[in-house]
Amino acid sequence: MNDLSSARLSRIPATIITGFLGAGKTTLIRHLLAHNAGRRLALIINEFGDIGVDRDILRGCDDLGCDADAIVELANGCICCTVADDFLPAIERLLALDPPPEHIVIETSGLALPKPLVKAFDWPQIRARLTVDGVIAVVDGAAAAEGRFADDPLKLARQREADPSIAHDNPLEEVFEDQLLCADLVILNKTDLMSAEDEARVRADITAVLPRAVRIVGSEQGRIDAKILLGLNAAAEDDLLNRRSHHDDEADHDHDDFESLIVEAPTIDDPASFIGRLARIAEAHDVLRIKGFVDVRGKPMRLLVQGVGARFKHSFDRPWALGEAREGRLVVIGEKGLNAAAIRQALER
Ligand SMILES: Nc1nc2c(ncn2[C@@H]2O[C@H](COP(=O)(O)OP(=O)(O)OP(=O)(O)O)[C@@H](O)[C@H]2O)c(=O)[nH]1
Repeated sequence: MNDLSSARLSRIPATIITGFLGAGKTTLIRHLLAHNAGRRLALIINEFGDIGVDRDILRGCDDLGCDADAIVELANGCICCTVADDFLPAIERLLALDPPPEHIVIETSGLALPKPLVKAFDWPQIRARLTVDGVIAVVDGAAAAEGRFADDPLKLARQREADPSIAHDNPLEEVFEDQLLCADLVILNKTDLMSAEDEARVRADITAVLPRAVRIVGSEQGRIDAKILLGLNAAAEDDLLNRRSHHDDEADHDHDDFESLIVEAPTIDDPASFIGRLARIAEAHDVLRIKGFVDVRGKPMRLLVQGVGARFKHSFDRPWALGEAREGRLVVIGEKGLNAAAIRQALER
C-alpha cells in the first residue's frame, strides 16, 4: 500500500447530510443513531434560526447509546460560512474525545450550500485527519412533487438539458440544486406522501439535475440501513471540480435570501386548533418552516411542533423538567421579506 492510501485509510470518515428545510435530515440521523451497529458516531448539527430543536430531538439519542459529548451544535449561522470560527473548533473537540469517534455525521442547515463545507475538508488541519466519506442529499419528495423547489421542475429540467448554463433567479431552487449537485447519494424521503407516478416524476427531475451517476434511494421516515449511508468512500474533498455549484464564481456567499424569526408561543388548550392556526399562517405568509416547542395547559409534557410549508405534525416529546420555564418558542423561516409583525400578532393572539 502506498503512503497516500494508508494515510487516507487512517483518516476518520465524515458524512455530510444536506437537504432543504424540513426534508427529513434529523429524522434520518435519528434512525441512523438507533441502528448504527455499535459504531461510535459523533454529530455536528447546524441549524438556521436556531432554538435548538434538532439538538433536542437528537439528544433523545442519549437513550440510544450516543454520548452527549459526541454531539456538537453550531447555532451561529451557517457552518459553511464560519469554518474557522466554529467548524474547526468543533472538529477538534470531537477528535479529542477518548476514544475518538469512528465516524462523524454533519447535519447542515436546510439552507446551507454543501460545497463550501466540503472545501473546508481541504484545509490542511482537517485534511490530515478527516475525509468526506460522502455527501448525502435528503429530498422532501412530497414537496418536490408539488413543485415547491422550482416553479415548474419538469420544464426547468428540460430547459436545462437544452442549456446547462441556464440562469436561475429563484433562491429556493438554487439551494436545492446546489445540494443535489454536490451529492454522492440522494435520499428521496417521504415516499409515504407520494403516489407512484409522483415518485417516478420526481426521480426523473432529480436525475436531470444530477451531473453524475448518483444513486437515488427512496425512504420513509429516513429509515435507511447504515450500510447504505456510511462507507461511500467518496473522498469528496479530492473531487471538488466535479461538484458544480451556482455559487462557484462568488468569493463568498450569504443567506440574505432567507430570514428567520423566533416567536414566543402562547400557552394553548387545544393542539389541533393551534396547528390549524399555524397552517393558515404558514400559507398566508409563504412560510417555509416552523418548528419548536409549545406549552399545553394541564399537560406535563411539552408539545413538539413541526411544519414544512403548511403541512404540520405535532407530538409530546418529553416532560417539562423540574424548574424549567414552560415557555413556548417557535422558529419561523421563510424567504426574505417575511412579515414578522403580522406573523407574531397572528401567533401570539
Ligand atoms: N410523512 C412523512 N413525514 C416525515 C418523513 N420524514 C420526516 N418527516 C417529518 O417532516 C418534518 C421535518 O423532518 P426533519 O427530520 O426535522 O427535517 P430536517 O431536514 O431535519 O429539517 P430542518 O433541520 O429544519 O431543515 C418532521 O415533522 C418529520 O416528522 C417521512 O418520510 N414521511
